[in-house]
Amino acid sequence: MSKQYRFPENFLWGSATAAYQIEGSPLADGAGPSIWQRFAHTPGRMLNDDNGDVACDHYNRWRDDVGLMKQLGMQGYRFSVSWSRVMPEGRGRVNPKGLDFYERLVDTLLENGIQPTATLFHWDLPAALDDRGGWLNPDIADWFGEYSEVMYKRLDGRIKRWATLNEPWVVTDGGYLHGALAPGHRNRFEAPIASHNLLRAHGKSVQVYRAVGKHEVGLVVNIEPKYPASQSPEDLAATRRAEAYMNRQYLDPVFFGTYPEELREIFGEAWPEWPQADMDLIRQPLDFIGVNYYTRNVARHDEANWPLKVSPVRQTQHTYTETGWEVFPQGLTDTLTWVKERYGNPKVFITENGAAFFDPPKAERGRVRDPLRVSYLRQHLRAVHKAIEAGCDIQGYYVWSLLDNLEWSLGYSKRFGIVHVDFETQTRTPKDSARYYASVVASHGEAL
Ligand SMILES: OC[C@H]1NNC[C@@H](O)[C@@H]1O
Repeated sequence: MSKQYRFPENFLWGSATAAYQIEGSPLADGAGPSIWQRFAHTPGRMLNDDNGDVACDHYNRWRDDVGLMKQLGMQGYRFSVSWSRVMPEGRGRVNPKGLDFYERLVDTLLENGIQPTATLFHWDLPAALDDRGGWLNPDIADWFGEYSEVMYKRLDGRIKRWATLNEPWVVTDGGYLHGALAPGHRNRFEAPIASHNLLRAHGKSVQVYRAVGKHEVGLVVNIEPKYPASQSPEDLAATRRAEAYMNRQYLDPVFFGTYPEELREIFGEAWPEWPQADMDLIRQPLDFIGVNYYTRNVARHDEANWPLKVSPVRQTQHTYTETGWEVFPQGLTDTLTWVKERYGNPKVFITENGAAFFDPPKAERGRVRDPLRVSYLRQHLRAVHKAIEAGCDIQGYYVWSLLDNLEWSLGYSKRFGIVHVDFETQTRTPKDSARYYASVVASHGEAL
C-alpha cells in the first residue's frame, strides 16, 4: 500500500510567474520602461541577446493562459505587477491602461475559480526611479508605498493575498554586488544600502496595507539551506556566514528587528549602522511568508571568494539541473522546519519551487516528455508533506513556473515551465509534468 499523502483541507495548489519574464509588450499602452527593459537592451548583458520584448506574449494571450490554468485545475496563480506599466515614472501619474490589464486578469482568474496572489515588485523597477538612485535612494520606501497604495485600493478584496517583494536577496546580490542582474552594479558599499532600502520599502508597503487593505500581505524570500562541507572550524564559520547572508539577512529583521551580526563580518566597513527607526519600520507583523526553494548549498571556506569567503562544493552523488542546482528535496523539508523553529511557525506558502531541465524548442506531436521535472516535483511535494507532518503551517504551493519564460540574464535558454512555450509560434503545450501536477492537484496530493 503506497503511503497516503494527505494535505490540509485548505491547502492551495497553484503556479507562479513574473511580469517581465512572461508579459512582453513592455512599453505598450503607456507603460514606462523598467530597469530590465534597459538591461536587456544593453549589449553583452543577456545570453543570446535575449530580451523581454515578446517573452510569452502574455500581455496579449493572458485570457488563453488563464484558460490553460483552468484546464490544469490550478486553484491559485501567483503573478507580479509591472510597476512601470501602472506608474510609468514609478511615482505620481497612474497609467489607466496598465491598471486595466491587471484588473481584467484578476477578474478573469476569479471567474475561473482561481485565487490571484500578486507580487508588487518582482525585480522590474521603473527606470525613472533608477535614474533617481533606485534602491540606493532612501526615498524609495515612500515611492513604493505610493505605488502599493494604488494597487491595494484598486484590487484588494479581489486579490486577497499580496506579496510586497520577491527575493530581496537576489535583487541585492545580483543587481548591486555581483552585477549579473539589473541594474548591474558591482559595489560592496551599495549592496547593504539597496538591501536595507528594499526591506524599508517592504515595511512601508505593509503599513500602507494595514491602513487601506483588509486581507493578507507578506514577503517572498528565497531560502537556500547551507550545509558545511566538513566539520572544520573554517567550514562551519563559512556555512554560518553564507546562511546569515542569504537566509537570515531578510527574515531576522522582519521577525526580530535585527540583522545577523555576521553581516558586519562580511561587509566590514561597508556595513552601516542602521537607525532604530528603520528597524522598527521593517519589523511589521505579516500574515504569511512566501518561501522560494530550489536547491541547497554545501559550503566550504574559500579565502579568495570575495566578500563572503565561501564557495559551494559540488555533490556528485545527486542530479543537477540546467541552472547548475543540486536536486535536494530534503533541503526543502529542512528549510521549512528551520523557518518554523526560528520564527515561530508562521503561515508559509511555497511561492516558488521548480527546475530547469533540457526541453526541446518544439513539442513532438503535441507532447513534451520531461521525466526529470516530474521526478523533481514528486520529490519536492513529498518533502513539503514531510514538513507538514512535522507541524509546519504550510498552506500552499506554487510551482515555478506555469510557462517556459525569460530566465533573466540567461534568456530563454533555461526552461522552468510545466507548460512548454514554442517561442517562434507562441504555442503552449502542457508537458508531462503539467499532467502530473494536474493529477496531484485533482487528488489533493494523494497521487504523489
Ligand atoms: O531562477 C528561477 C526563478 N527563481 N526565483 C525568481 C524567478 O524570477 C526565477 O525565474
